[in-house]
Amino acid sequence: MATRRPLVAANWKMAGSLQLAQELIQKFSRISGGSPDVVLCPPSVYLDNIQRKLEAASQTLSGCSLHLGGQNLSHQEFGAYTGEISGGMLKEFGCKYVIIGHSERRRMYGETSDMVAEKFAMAQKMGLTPILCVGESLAARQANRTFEVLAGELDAVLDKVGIMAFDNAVLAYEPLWAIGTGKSATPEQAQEVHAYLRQRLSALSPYEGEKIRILYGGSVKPSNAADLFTQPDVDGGLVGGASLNASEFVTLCRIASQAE
Ligand SMILES: O=C[C@H](O)COP(=O)(O)O
Repeated sequence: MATRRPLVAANWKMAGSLQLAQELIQKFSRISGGSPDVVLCPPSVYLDNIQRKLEAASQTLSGCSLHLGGQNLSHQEFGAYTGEISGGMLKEFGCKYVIIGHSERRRMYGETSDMVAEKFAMAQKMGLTPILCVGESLAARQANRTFEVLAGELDAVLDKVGIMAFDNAVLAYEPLWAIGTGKSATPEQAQEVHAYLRQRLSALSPYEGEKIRILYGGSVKPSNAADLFTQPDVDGGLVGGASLNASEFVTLCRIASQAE
């Protein structure tokens, strides 16, 4: 995995609980022998409470690199946008990362690639590290359009912010057909796409291409994580369902750490 430090992000989506946060913190407190970078992305209403829990446990968590992330942010800085949450607010409540362009946002909430690019720029302006999600549908894969779709989603952001902005970003490959289906991409399929994404960035800047962490997301679980995380261009995971089980998620983090 070159010299990139693995990262495992938990996307709770509209699930999870404060009880789950407490269980996770307790389990991470017992970890010894190194951990990957871990990012918890709970629903935003939980951020304040979880930030306090993390602060209270900071001494016992000293062996872990545990961070908070948002699941989404507004492309605007502030103002009359009912229901939206700004990057500044996420930052104020302890977030270091924010997920951008998740397929559920693109598909169910009409987020276009242009809007995703604006959100990416806004996240960085607010001091957050974007975790930019890209992924193809099953129809696109079956029509041999996987790379075309991924290039379109990636280039929309590159065109707005430029390659140097990827110095402070994480990329996540999430094939839509693998999300929440229990059917993960094979390690070979994931590696093929990750290598493609890295090459596309490397063509603009070899340094940024080599440096950026590319996560795989889509039905990651303890039984398939080792095979996925040991692929040369897979630098960890963006985990949905399995992040809602504290034991499974901590196991995934341990596997990522061993894959380094
Ligand atoms: O953000 C996470 C992904 O959508 C993957 O979700 P999943 O692990 O439940 O398939």
